[in-house]
This record gives sequence, structure tokens and C-alpha cells, in this order.
Amino acid sequence: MPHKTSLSTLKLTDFRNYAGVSLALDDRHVVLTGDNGSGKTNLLEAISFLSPGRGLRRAVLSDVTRVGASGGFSVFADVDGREGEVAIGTGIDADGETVARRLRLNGTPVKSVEELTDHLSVLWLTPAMDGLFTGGSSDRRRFLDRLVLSLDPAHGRRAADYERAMRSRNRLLSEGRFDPAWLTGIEVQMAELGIAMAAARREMLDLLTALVARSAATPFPSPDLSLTGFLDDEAARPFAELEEVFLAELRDGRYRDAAAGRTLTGPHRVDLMVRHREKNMEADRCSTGEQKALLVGLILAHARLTADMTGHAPVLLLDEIAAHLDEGRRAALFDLVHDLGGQAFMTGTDRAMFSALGERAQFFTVHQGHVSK
Ligand SMILES: Nc1ncnc2c1ncn2[C@@H]1O[C@H](COP(=O)(O)OP(=O)(O)OP(=O)(O)O)[C@@H](O)[C@H]1O
Repeated sequence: MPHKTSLSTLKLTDFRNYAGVSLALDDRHVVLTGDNGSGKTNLLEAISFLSPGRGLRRAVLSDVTRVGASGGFSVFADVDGREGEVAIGTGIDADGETVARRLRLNGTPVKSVEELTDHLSVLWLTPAMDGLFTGGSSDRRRFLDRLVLSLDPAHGRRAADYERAMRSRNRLLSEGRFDPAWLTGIEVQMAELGIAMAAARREMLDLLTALVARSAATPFPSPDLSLTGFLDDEAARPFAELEEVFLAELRDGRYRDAAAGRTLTGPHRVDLMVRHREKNMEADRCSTGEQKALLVGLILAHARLTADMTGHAPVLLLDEIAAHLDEGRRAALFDLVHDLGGQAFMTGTDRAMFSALGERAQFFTVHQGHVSK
């Protein structure tokens, strides 16, 4: 059984519709119920700020500060995590100029929010992700990269460096500056970073595929995962060779990319393909309910993988998870979530929907930015 990662305190100040709220929690799951617009998702969003990035809404940080507040926002949590108890404080200051997220661990300022991944993983499933399989490939790429990031924190840095190098190359090409030495320098960097990114993604997919293959059947379909859009025919070759192949593609594609105004090959073009294994059908051709179930299956598989790899179950944020499931599936989901061994935060409008959780959860009511037992 993995160790449990759990929050015992959650305090928000000037966060969305909360002026100030403080929750004392035990290590059971947390159910938040309340009317539409009461602040349930906002609480989950606050917890998502205990991981690097811009949270589950990918928010502009200044938008998170409560309207009418004079300062920035802050989120504070006591967490029993991978390295034991840690007090995490994060938020933005109110100087109005630079809006960067600051982070304190046990009261000490920390330079990089990436350090959060030493302490916990936070994974989420929200209604906004319902269109993942039918929408644009950039959403699936971002989803894939979040999966990778939770186990390989360096992935974010590599992706950012790759993007920066690609922008420099695009700029040179668009300005007609075909200086071979300069371009080659950038392209070598892109090839190293790009193939490392592709390798990390492939490794994550292989691990997930192996986990799905050895898992018992559940009411949630098994996702079959694959990548497409970058070096598809070369995937089996060693990484050193792939770097050479990509480098040659970049060199040979300079005039083409200059004409297109962007780089037409690279890991930034990858798409995550998902199939419903039992039906043997592409996810985007499955029904809305099947797609939701597939997404649940995917998140649960990833949560299990995170627990297996790190020895610590992730914190799960499941927004409106019960809404579209029948009673049997709901109960099965709660059992699966519970068996992961972590703490899950779940929201809904109706407390009765969570009754199958029984004593495994603590229940709170959310009302206009206030939370009560
Ligand atoms: N920066 C902000 N300042 C003040 N209020 C905000 C801010 N950002 C969002 N809100 C408000 O927070 C409220 C609660 O939003 P939230 O998404 O948490 O609701 P919810 O309880 O999850 O509702 P639903 O059941 O409809 O999903 C909304 O009415 C929204 O207008």
C-alpha cells in the first residue's frame, strides 16, 4: 500500500470568492457540496496550486485574487507528503508589476515552484476536460505533459527550453537570416531537448500501458494510448540516432519553415491518441458518457502509476465527478479512488450522491465563499 499524502490544514486568503477560509481536515477523503457558484471548484483550484503551474484552470494569476481585495492571494496548507510534514505557502504579492508565484516551504522562501513535486503530486479531473478527446491536439499535449511532469519534474524545464530555442529559430527564419552556424547551434539544442521530451513522453506511455495491461477490469474502460505526429516511423531507433534524424529534418526544413512562419516538425506537433480498448474504438468516436468514463479510467491509471513509482499516492481533485454516473458506477468509482490509498477531494451539488463513501469521507458544505461542516 502506498503512503498517503494528505492535507490537514487548508487556508485561503483573498482567493477567488473566499476572503478568508480555514479548513481543518483529517486524512480521509473530502466531499464539498453546495449550490452552483458557491466556491467548490475554487477550493479545488487552491489545492491545485500545491503543484507547479497555473492550477487546474490555467489561470492568469492576477485573476485569482479576490475581486475587491487590496493585496494578492495566498494558499497555505499543512501536508503530510513524501518527505513528511511540510507547511506550504504560495500565492502572489500585490505589487501589481511582476505577477510571479512565490513559494514558502516551512516558512522559508523557495526559488522554484518545481520543488513542490518533492513533496506531493496533485492530479485532477474537471468538467472542462470533458472535451479532451474531441478538441484540439494542444490540449491533449498539455494533458500528456502534465502526466509526464508528475513523475519527471525536469520535463517542464526541457519543454520550456525547447520552446525558447524554437522561437529563436522561427525569428531568424522569418527575418531571412539563414546564418548556418547560428541556425545549426539552435537546431542542435532543439534536437537534444526535443528527443529528450519525446523519450520522457514515450516512457510515461509505456509505463501506463503496462499498468493498464496488468490491472483488473473495472466499470471504467481501459485506455489504449499512443503518440503520433513526430518521428512516427522511427520510434524504435535509439535516441542518439533520433537526434540525428530530427536535426537533419530541421536543417532540411529551413526554407519550408521560413515560408510557413513556424517549425513544421518536432515534439510540439505530437498528439496523444486514445482508444477505448474494450470497444476497440478511437476515443473521439465514443459517446459522451464513454469518453468521460475513459477519462476517469485514464486518471485513475495515472494516479496508480504515480503511487507505484513514488510510493506515495497523489492528492486527487475530482470536480463534479459523480454527476454523470449511475449509482453502481459511482460506488465503484469511490471504491477505486479509496483503494488508491490517497486523499481525494470531490465536489457535487448533492450530498446524497456521495453517501456510498460513508465513513471514508468528511463532508463540508460550501455557501457563498464560506465552508461549514
Ligand atoms: N477573482 C475572483 N473574485 C471573486 N469571485 C470570483 C473570482 N473568480 C471567480 N469568482 C467567483 O467564484 C464563484 C464560485 O465559483 P466556483 O467555480 O468555485 O463555483 P462552484 O461551486 O464550483 O460552482 P458549480 O457547481 O457551478 O461548478 C463564481 O460565482 C465566480 O464568479
